[in-house]
Amino acid sequence: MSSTEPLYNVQRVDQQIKPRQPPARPPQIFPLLCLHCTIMASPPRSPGQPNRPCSEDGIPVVDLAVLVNGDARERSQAVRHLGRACQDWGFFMSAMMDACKELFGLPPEQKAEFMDAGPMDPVRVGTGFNSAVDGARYWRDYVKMFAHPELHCPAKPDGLRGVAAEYAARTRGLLLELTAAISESLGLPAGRIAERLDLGSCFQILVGNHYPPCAAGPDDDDGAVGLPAHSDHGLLTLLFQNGVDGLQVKHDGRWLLAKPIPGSFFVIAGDQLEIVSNGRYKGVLHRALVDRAQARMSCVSLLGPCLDAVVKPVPELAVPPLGLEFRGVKYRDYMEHQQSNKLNEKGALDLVRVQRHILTDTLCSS
Ligand SMILES: O=C(O)CCC(=O)C(=O)O
Ligand SMILES: [Fe+2]
Repeated sequence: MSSTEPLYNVQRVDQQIKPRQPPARPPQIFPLLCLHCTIMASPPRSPGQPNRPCSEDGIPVVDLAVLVNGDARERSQAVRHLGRACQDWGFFMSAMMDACKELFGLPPEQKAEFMDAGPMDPVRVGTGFNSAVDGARYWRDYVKMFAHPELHCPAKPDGLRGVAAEYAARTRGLLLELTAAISESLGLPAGRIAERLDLGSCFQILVGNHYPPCAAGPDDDDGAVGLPAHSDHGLLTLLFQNGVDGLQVKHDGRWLLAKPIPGSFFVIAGDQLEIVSNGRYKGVLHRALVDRAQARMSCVSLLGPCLDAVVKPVPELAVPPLGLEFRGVKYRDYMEHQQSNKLNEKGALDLVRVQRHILTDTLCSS
């Protein structure tokens, strides 16, 4: 199979369905928290103290609180700092995407050992979401690599391991900084979420996604979808795209386009953030559409709790009359459940919601 003919199990969808019609209205740009790469949460500052653009070691610092709550002048200053901060990340982002692209173009025999892997195997190459349960329904090739505590990676292409190691380390640092900032934004000490989820032994996974062009898309009846609506199983996800539209986010009941911005990451809140924040922050429902003419690619770096951590809401956030919104669940069990079943929006999270009382012995431990 050549690089222009990647492996995917839905090749025939475009021959079965009508050509795609132009969308009825122009897509909306979704103002999701979109962070240029080297965003760092600054240490807490006292009122009146100016926003500091650099930490002592020279790493550019952007105060999330200013981005979210600052006045127009403060926000535009923070955005300028973000722009400066992102410069050398661009290199690692495109190197990561290029390495994934090369992997998708390898002959099947060089990927065969990873193609029968199960959801909890450390390296997995496949099509759709989980072709064992979803059939040939989704127009997507993917590679998933467990990246922390240990990096697992196919031996080919040659450069992949080095790029993935660097990329994983950098994005992990950023994700941990974001977690500290989010903890503070909840009124908690910066380290509270990390402590609760044992992030000293955090889990991290890298995913490369490739969506070949498809003649018929979601605007058609039965059109192809890259990845259906879901929230991510982890705590936080960083995602960047190759410039082809396709990522959509559900907001106020409507699907909004998360327009790719060169050199930028989208930050997507995952299910474990919803649990640990006791529902204050919601796991974001998102999906990937395909393009009729161009191949779309995305690279994902997902941070999760320690696999053996039992994730429960931080008690300080479970105040009456609300109380606890979620039962405790071991992250490993949650992830395995979500990855082994058909993607069903936020169905996995619903299983651990206290109100629903749909609890399984295997999934929940209080
Ligand atoms: O390709 C995209 O934009 C979305 C990918 C995604 O949601 C995922 O890998 O979990
Ligand atoms: Fe996702």
